[in-house]
Amino acid sequence: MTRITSVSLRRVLDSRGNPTVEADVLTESGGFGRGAAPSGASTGEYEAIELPASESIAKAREHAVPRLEGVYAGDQRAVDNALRGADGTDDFSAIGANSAVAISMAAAKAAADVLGAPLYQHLGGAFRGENFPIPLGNVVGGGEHAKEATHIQEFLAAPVGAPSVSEAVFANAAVHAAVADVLDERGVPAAKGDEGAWAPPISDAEAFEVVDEAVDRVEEEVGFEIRFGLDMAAAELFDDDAEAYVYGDETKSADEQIEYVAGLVDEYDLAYVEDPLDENDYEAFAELTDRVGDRTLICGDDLFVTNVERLQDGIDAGAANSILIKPNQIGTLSDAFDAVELAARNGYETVISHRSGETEDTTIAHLAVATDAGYIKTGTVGGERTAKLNELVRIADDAV
Ligand SMILES: C=C(OP(=O)(O)O)C(=O)O
Ligand SMILES: [Mg+2]
Repeated sequence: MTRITSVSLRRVLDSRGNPTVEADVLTESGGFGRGAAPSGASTGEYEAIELPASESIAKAREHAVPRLEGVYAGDQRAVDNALRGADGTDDFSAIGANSAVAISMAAAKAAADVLGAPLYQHLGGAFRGENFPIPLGNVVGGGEHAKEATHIQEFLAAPVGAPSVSEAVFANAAVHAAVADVLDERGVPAAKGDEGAWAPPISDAEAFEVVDEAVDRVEEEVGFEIRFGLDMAAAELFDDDAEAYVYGDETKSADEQIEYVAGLVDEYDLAYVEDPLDENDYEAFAELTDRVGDRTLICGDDLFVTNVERLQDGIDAGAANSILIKPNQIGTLSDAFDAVELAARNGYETVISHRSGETEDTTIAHLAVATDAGYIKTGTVGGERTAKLNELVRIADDAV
């Protein structure tokens, strides 16, 4: 029933206005699925390779599509093995991880369509759909997502005490609005960055004050605990030649960076710190995790790139206590699932994530529910971000 009869690929716009790959998968009984690849800006050195959309589409049409016809969409591993076989490299550099992930997600949706089940249930089983991830909402940002703003890439609201996913989603939107008020009161103008977060021209120190104040105001209003966290995207701050983290005119050694982050965790009671250190420094990650991992999540994004081998190295070293899962970093849903399972077996929390360049695709909302992830990072406002947040609200309302 779920045998694939056709795979079509096209170029569509992503949220930055760049071309990305969209895939449609059809099955012999009329099942239909559509998936679109997101795209990063602060990409990790060890991510699977994204090719220019046109090139990726041409290569996938030539090498992958013929292999996929006849494969059962309901057998996700068979689909993803066919993609790996068609590519023949470790990093999808032959057909592009963008076509691979778009097809992998489209096939899953086509299978769910045939089965008449929501995607999260097809991927996660009959008992999923009761637990929901806490959404991490980007409210202030800079780094590679907005020039002339903060050095730290993302300040993330974390509504850890929300009684429901819907209340959590609305709390993050309220923090985003409260940040605008606080900035306005301080006379700071702010545009938005790639993910819809405010991108004010202020120091990191002032951004901490602004977010702290905005979170306090909303916490008082909603009556449940809201904390906040960071994506420091420190690999982007790290200068290999200087062997130091560069914050404008200031630099910090690895030891100073560890000290700085540990201090921030305590001062602001941070719930979450992603990529606080360079992607090649497992040792420093381990040291920081040892110091503050009992009271906050230290998450590896560029460090692990959703890759089981890199995650295993991290587990062996005691580096981080959580992993960011971005399916396009590794190329297929099966690979992303493997990373989630390895993390879960070793007590690492999982955080399913969007990219800074996104589309209306909602797969990651389903993936988070299907894998029982503790957190999802998918922005706060903006259509490509609310697409995922609203899908979570619909899943909770049994309306998908
Ligand atoms: C979402 C992120 O940004 P990008 O997609 O640019 O890697 C991130 O670094 O976590
Ligand atoms: Mg990151």
